[in-house]
Amino acid sequence: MPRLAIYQPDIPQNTGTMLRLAACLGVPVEIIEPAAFDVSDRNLRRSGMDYIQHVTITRHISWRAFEAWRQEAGGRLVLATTKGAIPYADFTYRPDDVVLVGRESAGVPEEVHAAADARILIPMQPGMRSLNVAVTAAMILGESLRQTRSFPQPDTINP
Ligand SMILES: C[S@@+](CC[C@H](N)C(=O)[O-])C[C@H]1O[C@@H](n2cnc3c(N)ncnc32)[C@H](O)[C@@H]1O
Repeated sequence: MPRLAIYQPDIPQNTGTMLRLAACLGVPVEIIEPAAFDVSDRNLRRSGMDYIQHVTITRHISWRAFEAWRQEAGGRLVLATTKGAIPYADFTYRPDDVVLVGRESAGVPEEVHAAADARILIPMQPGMRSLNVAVTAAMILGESLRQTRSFPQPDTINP
């Protein structure tokens, strides 16, 4: 099952949308801190994110801590970036990939860009800056789950 990693999130509503997406699809989430708001389980619950009890969230206190975890866990780091070279639907996903999305305000720094095993792009019309980060996550997770046949099974949901 591919994972979603969120780099230093700025906007609680976007994180909430991505956590709900992950809960519905059964995708584990890695949150790379610092975030611009309190990403503790308690605070997310208090802000009405009742879906979070259905998603496995791991918080990493820094980029370095996340990278240490990834060395242990394995899996490629697949960065979603407007500076990507590979259109996301042309990329071949693996079940243990970690799909990383950047900050709403500034994407990711060069160090993170350089650490990625692949940099993928959702092609846009000329002159368009970027998509919303939660929309990006939805499109890429959709394609990666489709390719790896990791969507929840309809037979199990509606037997
Ligand atoms: C609002 S964008 C960040 C914009 C930021 N000013 C920048 O220059 O990167 C937030 C995140 O959404 C993802 N994203 C947005 N549009 C994308 C696209 N067309 N292709 C791939 N990723 C995209 C990237 O992960 C990006 O870091």
